[in-house]
Amino acid sequence: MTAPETAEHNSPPLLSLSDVVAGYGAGDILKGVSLKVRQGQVTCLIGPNGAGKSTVLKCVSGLLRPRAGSVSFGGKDITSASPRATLALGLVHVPQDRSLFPHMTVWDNLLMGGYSTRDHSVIRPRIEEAADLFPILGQRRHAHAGSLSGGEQKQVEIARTLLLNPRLIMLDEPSIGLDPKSRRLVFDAIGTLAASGRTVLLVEQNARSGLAASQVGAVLESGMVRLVRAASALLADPEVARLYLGAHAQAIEAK
Ligand SMILES: Nc1ncnc2c1ncn2[C@@H]1O[C@H](COP(=O)(O)OP(=O)(O)OP(=O)(O)O)[C@@H](O)[C@H]1O
Repeated sequence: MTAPETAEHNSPPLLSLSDVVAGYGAGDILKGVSLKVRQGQVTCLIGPNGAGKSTVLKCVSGLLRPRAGSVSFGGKDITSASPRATLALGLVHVPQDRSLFPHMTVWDNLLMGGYSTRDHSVIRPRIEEAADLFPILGQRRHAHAGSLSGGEQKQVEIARTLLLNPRLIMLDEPSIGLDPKSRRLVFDAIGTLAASGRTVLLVEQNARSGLAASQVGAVLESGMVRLVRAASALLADPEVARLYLGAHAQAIEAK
């Protein structure tokens, strides 16, 4: 497993990182990350704690500027683009921390998702699409977001991205800190996005569940993407299981 292996796909990548180097202080966290995310697929980035998975997402959304290398999205160079510019291109980043307004209702939180959209005529069909795909929006419409379980809140956060009609949804560890029931809600929501043809870049510590919800898996280690393969192939690979999906991880996920 020394050289990166590449999953074979015909479609051109929607997102492409080439030799991205990035960090926060003196040292580099990403030491030449290359990764392609294809249209209509869920790609899951796994790797040990502190490998830099969240840092990859920050480099894509413009929260952190790469020191070297390039990022392109839909054929456009976004290496130095601001978060506002990447958002305008349809790139939505759902951070690890909860981002709903807890004292607002679920429905008002949903509407906030369309706040930056200038053309108001497109909002209604997007609300209808989100409510069709995520029944929780209707069922808990009047509830304060803060009264929902962690998994339900993540579902609303994920559903809310649809108000921006995103071309790429990046989810940073959406299942972190959640109980098994809530985790299932989160992976159901990712399944819903996948079934509706959305393109997702998912970062997950629950590697088995993340890969099971994805078509493509990528392993980030020591600042580089070491392996890219069909997610099912990664799940079936005994060496990958030993290194990245070990008994410890399995025990945590089974809880
Ligand atoms: N804002 C920051 N300032 C300084 N160092 C940071 C900052 N954010 C992250 N780091 C460091 O960069 C490294 C990579 O962090 P990152 O969050 O990208 O890893 P990760 O693979 O997502 O880890 P985890 O799975 O634990 O969330 C870590 O050592 C972390 O402490």
